[in-house]
Amino acid sequence: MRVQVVDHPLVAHKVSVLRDKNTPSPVFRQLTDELVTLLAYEATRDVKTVEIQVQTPVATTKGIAFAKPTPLVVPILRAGLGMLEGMTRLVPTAEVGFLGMARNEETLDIITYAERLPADLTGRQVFVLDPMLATGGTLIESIKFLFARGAADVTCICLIAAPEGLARLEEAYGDNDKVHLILGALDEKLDENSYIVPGLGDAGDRLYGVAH
Ligand SMILES: O=P(O)(O)OC[C@H]1O[C@H](OP(=O)(O)OP(=O)(O)O)[C@H](O)[C@@H]1O
Ligand SMILES: O=c1cc[nH]c(=O)[nH]1
Ligand SMILES: [Mg+2]
Repeated sequence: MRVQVVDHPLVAHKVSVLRDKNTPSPVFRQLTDELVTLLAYEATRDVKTVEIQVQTPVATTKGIAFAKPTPLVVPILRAGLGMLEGMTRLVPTAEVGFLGMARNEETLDIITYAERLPADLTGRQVFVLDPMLATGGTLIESIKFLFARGAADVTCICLIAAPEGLARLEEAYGDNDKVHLILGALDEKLDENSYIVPGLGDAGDRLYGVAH
């Protein structure tokens, strides 16, 4: 498993503003969108491409296009939805599948309440979007799901991760070179409610308000 914490002042600045409890939802959504585009730059470094010929007004030259089958982007509902547009803006030919997962805040069990994905993901590069990697339960469940459908590789983009969740992913996928994690920040720890410290609170609530 390849893990990259993107070390860049533009990322660190946007994460700082997201963390601020006084940042209102509209600004939070805007910053989430901007952050994804910065992290996607690293996440798509190994996206499969093919060489094409491009006719400029002056000459013919070599260019690239995304290879087929086209990448699949999978936001994990609800909070991952806030990252979708930023990602598809950069990879406009990507297809989008959806996984709805929620953490039971008492047991920390993961409930998969929605799934809308192609039945066969053989050979597909998949990009999973979820702002928070806390205990790692949600991400492990998603990756398992995608490999069971035949995904070629899975790259997860998260804004903030906890060391405890990262350790669980290392345990599950440390030897797997088809799993990549791109993180905006690696925080200190989880608190007694398995929230990331210092974190930013509940990403879904901050994006969309309390709806459950
Ligand atoms: O690493 P874990 O311990 O599994 O926690 C992380 C998950 O928790 C949050 O979702 P949540 O369950 O709050 O659902 P929501 O997006 O609907 O708010 C977050 O967006 C992740 O999906
Ligand atoms: O800190 C956390 C942990 C889980 N889910 C969140 O949205 N935030
Ligand atoms: Mg939530």
